[in-house]
Amino acid sequence: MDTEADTSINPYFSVQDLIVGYDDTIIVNGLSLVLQQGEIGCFLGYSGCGKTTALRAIAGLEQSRGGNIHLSNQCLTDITDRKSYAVAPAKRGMGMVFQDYALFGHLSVAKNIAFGLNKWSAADKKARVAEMLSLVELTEHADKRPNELSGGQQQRVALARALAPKPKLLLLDEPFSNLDVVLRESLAMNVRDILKRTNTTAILVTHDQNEAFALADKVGVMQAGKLVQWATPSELYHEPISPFVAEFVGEGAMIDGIIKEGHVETALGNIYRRTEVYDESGQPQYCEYDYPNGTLIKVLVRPDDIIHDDDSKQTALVIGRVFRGANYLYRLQLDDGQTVLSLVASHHNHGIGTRIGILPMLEHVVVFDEKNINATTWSEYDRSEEAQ
Ligand SMILES: Nc1ncnc2c1ncn2[C@@H]1O[C@H](COP(=O)(O)OP(=O)(O)OP(=O)(O)O)[C@@H](O)[C@H]1O
Repeated sequence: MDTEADTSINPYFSVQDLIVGYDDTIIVNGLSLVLQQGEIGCFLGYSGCGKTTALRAIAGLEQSRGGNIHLSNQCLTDITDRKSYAVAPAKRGMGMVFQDYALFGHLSVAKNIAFGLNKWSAADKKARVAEMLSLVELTEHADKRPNELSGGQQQRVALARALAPKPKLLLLDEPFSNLDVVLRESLAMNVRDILKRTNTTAILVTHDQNEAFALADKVGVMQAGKLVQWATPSELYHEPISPFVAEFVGEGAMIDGIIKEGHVETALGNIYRRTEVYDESGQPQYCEYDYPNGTLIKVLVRPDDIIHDDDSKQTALVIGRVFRGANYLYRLQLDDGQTVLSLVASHHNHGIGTRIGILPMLEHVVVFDEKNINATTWSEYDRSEEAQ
């Protein structure tokens, strides 16, 4: 087996073309990803898209039908037409944290954390439990039973228990979904901090985009058993590769456009394809979109692309709004009936039915051709230059 891989070439963790199914149905269909040591990845997608199945296959709890998985220079799964190799789940060096915490109710917090340390000496075990209790800030709760703790505290015990044996990879399956929304985001940030401090490589499964963005370095949007894009949260938000990713990640609207002489005409104005090349005076340079005249285009407009400006001649009708504390999210109707969203500081209080001035910032928008549904992102031109 491939146990002598070169770490300078091979990533710490890799999954290639993973296929998993139940009976006649393929659930995970050619999933590939890499993580470097200490990176946190995430599978994000609608219910039933195969996130948990993928995670369970990585843990070895589901049999794979194809593909390979490597972790820390060890081959864990390698399935082809000619061979079938799989390391048993308990020998994979992985820890798991589940939605329902799965703590032992009859054991104290400290004993729960010590559970996976059977082979450690008594002194090492005691020291490791104390270290884990301190890491998750539960030292004063060491002797309590899980049912004497809050949901967030119980999940921190589950995390400490999973981290105690120093797993090579930590798998987290919807770990916050039993907690209320406010606690979820703060615990997600807290967990990220703990994983970073311990340089733990981890994969999280969630359907909650805020959770994915708060915790992960790389997020994979899953659709029908495939990872359609594996990228940083910022890349997913600003440079989604398809309308599905664009609509799944973050808020926004798709408006119609048409190609005219290399630029896109829309109800918000013309969009020129910007490059990351600047002239001597610091002005950005532009190039043409690679579509023939008349190509129908969809343009992704995020709420932060539409700036409210009382002095602007361009106006839109307020047809809805949601109070978000610091901001209002306005739903605005353009003159041709299309709608866009705009985030506006909440001291600008405009009622439904009024018109407000808008300034579209279309420098960095992503455009999709309607037929092939391929994205052209604002920085793509520059990337292709680099690749040459
Ligand atoms: N043991 C099983 N036997 C047969 N089908 C299964 C089994 N487990 C899951 N499935 C099916 O596989 C598909 C993917 O399930 P999976 O749990 O991986 O999705 P998910 O993306 O994690 O969804 P959720 O967010 O709802 O947990 C679903 O259609 C589900 O019904």
